[in-house]
Amino acid sequence: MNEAQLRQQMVDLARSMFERGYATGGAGNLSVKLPNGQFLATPTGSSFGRLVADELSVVDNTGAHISGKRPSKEVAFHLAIYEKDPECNAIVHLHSTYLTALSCLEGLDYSNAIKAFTPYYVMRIGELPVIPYYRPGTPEIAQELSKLAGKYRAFLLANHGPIITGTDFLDAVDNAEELEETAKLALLLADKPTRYLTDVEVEDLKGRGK
Ligand SMILES: O=C(O)[C@@H](O)C(=O)COP(=O)(O)O
Ligand SMILES: [Zn+2]
Repeated sequence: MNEAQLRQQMVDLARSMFERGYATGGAGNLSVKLPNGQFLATPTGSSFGRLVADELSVVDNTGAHISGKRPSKEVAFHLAIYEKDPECNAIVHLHSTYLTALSCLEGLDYSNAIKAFTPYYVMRIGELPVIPYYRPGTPEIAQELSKLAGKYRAFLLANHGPIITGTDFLDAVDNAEELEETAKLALLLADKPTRYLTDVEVEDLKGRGK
């Protein structure tokens, strides 16, 4: 896709997520890698429901603001992921209800917040590491992500929300929707006896695509 098509895709998919309740107010941010190696991102404070293609922010790999409105205050963590994960070409950050609720629980397993109980979670996401709470926009978030990027497809910011990657923007959005649904199921199952997938079943699913 060329830049104009990526701009329109970001506007269209952001609006779709907003209208279906994955994003509210000015929460969340998106980015996608452009053909010229720069990055398209949502402007800081922007609503997913009201993005304007020509106003989207462009930054280079150092975070320098190239064009458009001032970029998300968290563009640094997007760039930290792109730097370490060559397969990542798009990133979705949300404050979606169930993943944000999960991020606020005491006693989370920070190595993996959701133990696999459905095949699609394994095929699309695999594991969900948790990053300790830091104030949104602080450099520590990017520093922590830099250690994990390339090894995981998604991350959970404690008391904040998820960050989901994709090989393209459609993949990142599909992964985000699958992960939010998995978090909803995990919370529904929280106090019930649950049959988790065995290690053998999980290994059998890995590398089989979606
Ligand atoms: O929680 C926050 O404020 C940020 O993590 C966020 O989601 C929105 O920040 P901007 O992208 O700068 O609007
Ligand atoms: Zn946020």
